[in-house]
Amino acid sequence: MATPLEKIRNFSIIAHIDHGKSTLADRLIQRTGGLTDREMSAQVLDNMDIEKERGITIKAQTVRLEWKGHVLNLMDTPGHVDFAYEVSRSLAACEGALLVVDAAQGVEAQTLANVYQSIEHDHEIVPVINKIDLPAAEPEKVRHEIEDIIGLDASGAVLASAKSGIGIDEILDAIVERIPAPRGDIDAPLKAMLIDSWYDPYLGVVILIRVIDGMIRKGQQIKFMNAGTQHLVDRVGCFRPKIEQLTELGPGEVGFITAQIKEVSQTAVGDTITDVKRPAAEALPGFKEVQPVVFCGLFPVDANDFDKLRESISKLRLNDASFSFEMETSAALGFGFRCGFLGLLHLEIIQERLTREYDLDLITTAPSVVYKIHLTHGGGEIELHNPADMPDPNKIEMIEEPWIEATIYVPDEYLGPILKLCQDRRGIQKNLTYVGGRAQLVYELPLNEVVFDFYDRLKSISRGYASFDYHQTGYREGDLVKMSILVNNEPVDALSMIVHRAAAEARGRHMCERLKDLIPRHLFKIPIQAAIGGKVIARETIAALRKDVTAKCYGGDATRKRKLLEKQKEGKKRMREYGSVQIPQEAFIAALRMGDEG
Ligand SMILES: Nc1nc2c(ncn2[C@@H]2O[C@H](COP(=O)(O)OP(=O)(O)OP(=O)(O)O)[C@@H](O)[C@H]2O)c(=O)[nH]1
Repeated sequence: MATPLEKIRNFSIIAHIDHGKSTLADRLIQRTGGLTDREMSAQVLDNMDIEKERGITIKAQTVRLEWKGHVLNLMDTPGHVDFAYEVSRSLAACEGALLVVDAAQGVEAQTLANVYQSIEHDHEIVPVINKIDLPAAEPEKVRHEIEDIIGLDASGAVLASAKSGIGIDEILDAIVERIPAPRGDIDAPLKAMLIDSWYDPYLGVVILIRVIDGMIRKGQQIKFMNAGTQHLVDRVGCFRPKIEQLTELGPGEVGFITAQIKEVSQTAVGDTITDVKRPAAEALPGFKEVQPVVFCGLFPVDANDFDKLRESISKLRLNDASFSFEMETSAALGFGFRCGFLGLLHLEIIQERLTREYDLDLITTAPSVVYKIHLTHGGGEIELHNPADMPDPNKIEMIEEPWIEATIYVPDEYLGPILKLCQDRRGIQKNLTYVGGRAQLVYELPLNEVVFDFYDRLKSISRGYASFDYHQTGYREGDLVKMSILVNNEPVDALSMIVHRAAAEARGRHMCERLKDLIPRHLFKIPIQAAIGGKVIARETIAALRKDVTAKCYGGDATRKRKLLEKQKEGKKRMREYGSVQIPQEAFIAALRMGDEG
């Protein structure tokens, strides 16, 4: 039996990272009887190891709670800018949201971005001021911040401590009383939104849906309107958070289906599911295909691990359709894969999972964004994902690069260095406003200046206080060049990168200096150069290790000494000719990290 509309409440929790979203979610589950104390001991919603360790939520999950005769569907949303589209779909499946703000930290940029999204979805927002147990908590100040900065009435904000269990019943009551019931037509053709999907080894691909109109049942023939594919529903159910099978889901309900689907790539978030025999007239609005924005090469340190890497990447991809990969070969690194990610955090997560879960030693090449290259003589436009594939400069008419609009939120005292950072990264200031001792900065920045280490720099400059959120705004022409790094006169393609001409020299110098420290001395002299085309823009030399062969000659026989030295010189020459430089693996990663620049 489907739940009557007026008994359903669908809500999400919006919060800045670390403000307590997962803790609160667990507490709500515990209070409504979903789990025993023992089961509670592990945080339930963040179910991947890495999520737990980093304390961030990656995949959206949903839990059905029962409270005073109502069914409350809690949608957990990812907490990082890289996963903004998933957040937007989860929000589209709700009528309201809990806005969790840390009573000691106050409102942060991420909170703002998500709140505005939530407001755009016409959500009823219930502010929750969390962590009131902390000695540094200032609930009244935070209440004013919510009103001043976000413009929400916070007089009814619930004061809570997810950790100590304060305010939990009030939050549940507020959800029932203040968040509206969903609307929908049970007699209309089926229309359901695909919110999320993941691969389960026993069930196959599990699809999380929100039914808008009509009913979905086991045995029903369904169609994905954007993908154009058809499937047979073989299970319908919900999570409490343990899996529970149901016979059907009706309008306003949130739950899962399985339909013997093998790969998540067939189930795009935001797609509309309808009935094959009686289809809906049109798909739901807002569907967007997510595209990777950051690319890099992943190579096994040990060439024998290539097959293992291929297998592991394929397995990860089963569960994450937003990441892409194709084979790549590099003169320096051998066989590997060119991979695409939603952002740097996404890249780090995949890299870490490969290292940890699959026990692989990897080399990551310089992350790159996607450039649009316009070729001369009507050669058309190509998309460049890999600096190694850059066409000859005289075949290039112009290059366009992606730009973003970033919102940075920072306490006053760190504003100066942050303005400088943005300026150094070719940023264009759009807005600067002050609210209660904090600055809200809006900057336009080229994405390629952000992907390296912008976020890390921002955090270190502001001692962790700055927060950052961005979205892509489009492509603009840029004076960009490919900078190659030559070690012992051989280009190391894994280290080549596309940079703005004005920044090339500084970056090249920095890279050479770093490599000089990172590459151990050899028996011969090693030049390290940064070059644009044939022009060297920076150079360092690693001095040769001089094995003192004459030390063995005790006597003062000068001729013998000279002979030996000459022999040694010859040996060196041969080495320079045949031998190649051993670059330690750490050097690749360390050289790419621009961290302690400037
Ligand atoms: N003192 C105190 N600490 C809390 C409270 N709620 C959460 N915390 C702690 O704050 C930290 C972050 O909490 P999480 O629930 O993981 O934060 P989150 O918002 O889910 O973080 P993301 O998953 O990254 O979005 C954890 O160390 C929690 O134990 C609270 O009410 N009081």
